[in-house]
Amino acid sequence: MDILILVAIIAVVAVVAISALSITLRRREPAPPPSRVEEGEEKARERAGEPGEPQIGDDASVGVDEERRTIEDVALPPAEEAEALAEPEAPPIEVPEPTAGRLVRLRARLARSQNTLGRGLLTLLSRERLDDETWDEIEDTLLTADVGVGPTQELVGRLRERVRVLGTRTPEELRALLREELLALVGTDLDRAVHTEGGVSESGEERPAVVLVVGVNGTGKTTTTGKLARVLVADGRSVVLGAADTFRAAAADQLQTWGQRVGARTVRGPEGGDPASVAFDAVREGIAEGADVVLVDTAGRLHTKAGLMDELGKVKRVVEKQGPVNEVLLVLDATTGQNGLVQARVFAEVVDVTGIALTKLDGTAKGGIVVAVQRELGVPVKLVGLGEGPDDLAPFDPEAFVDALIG
Ligand SMILES: Nc1nc2c(ncn2[C@@H]2O[C@H](COP(=O)(O)OP(=O)(O)OP(=O)(O)O)[C@@H](O)[C@H]2O)c(=O)[nH]1
Repeated sequence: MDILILVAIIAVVAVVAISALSITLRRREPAPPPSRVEEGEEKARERAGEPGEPQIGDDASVGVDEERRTIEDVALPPAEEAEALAEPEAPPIEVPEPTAGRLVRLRARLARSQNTLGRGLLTLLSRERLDDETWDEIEDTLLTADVGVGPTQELVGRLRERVRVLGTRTPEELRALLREELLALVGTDLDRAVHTEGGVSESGEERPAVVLVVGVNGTGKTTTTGKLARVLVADGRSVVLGAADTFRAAAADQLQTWGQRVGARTVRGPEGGDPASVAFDAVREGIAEGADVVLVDTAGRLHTKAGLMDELGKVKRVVEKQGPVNEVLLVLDATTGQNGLVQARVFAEVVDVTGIALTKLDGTAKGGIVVAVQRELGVPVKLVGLGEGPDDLAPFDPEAFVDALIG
């Protein structure tokens, strides 16, 4: 019996010891991760405003017991304001280079491409004996540079005569002689100003000057219109551009980009639309804005002369309903040589060309085209393009041009 009581006591003590040990061990074990349900309960408590652990994205400046705003509570800006905010920033307006002395600045570029003409002539003239063969070579050099047959014969005739009369001929004398004769051929007394002075209408309203830019596509017409806008803006004039070349949508985009760069508005119409109506709208816009000059870029498809005549004639007539056209600038590509002269003739028959813008003179040794085209049309070269840069358009200056020719 005593033994039984002893065994029972030992058993009770063992049970108590084991359960005490297991409680101690359980206390040391880490707490199991909360179940999804428990997590949800925690967030619900937070949303209900109960204090909890700080969360990512919480605003430290907002007290935990302050009322939280939901997306519905946040007032959105009005639609126009939101649109304005979303609009990309307008590109900064550029300040074009001043036009004064541009041809002098670009002289090196012109001289580089015209070397063959000037150097060739001077080398030939400096020969020991100026015989018929040498004079023929001088003639060939001038013809190769696109001076044209008539002006070449004139120049050679005069040079021959003066060299004969002069007798002695030092390199300086020959250079001066050639310069004088080339200058006479290019012409120093022609009106080379691009007419951009507006006027006053019969009703006493100020009206802008209107310049039509015409020429075959690819000659640099749009580029020249854009560059001319920069020249005018550089001189403190306000400009409206008319993208009447509706034949090619990219031409209007191109013109608009030129305009945006100097803060000039571009009036454009639908692709394939009526060029005359765009030109009319551009002039109307120019009058309304009180602009100084409206430059109208036209299309120059040469499918048929009659078609071109219809289109350009209509553009001019329609524009003239609001006032005179002050200048019709024909853009010619100097690198196309005689082909350019044929184009020039066609355009001159269609509209009264009043000035020529000769482009790409930087890329050709055929500067003689200046002489040929003036002779052909009886119209002065007023502007020359000397590169693809935005300010590579210069007012034509005969002296700087001839100096560049003979180096
Ligand atoms: N090197 C050089 N390139 C020029 C000059 N003028 C224009 N160009 C380039 O000639 C190309 C044709 O110019 P555009 O102005 O597009 O010719 P476009 O006559 O208006 O032709 P469309 O837009 O098709 O009507 C462009 O790559 C111009 O950068 C210049 O004086 N020198």
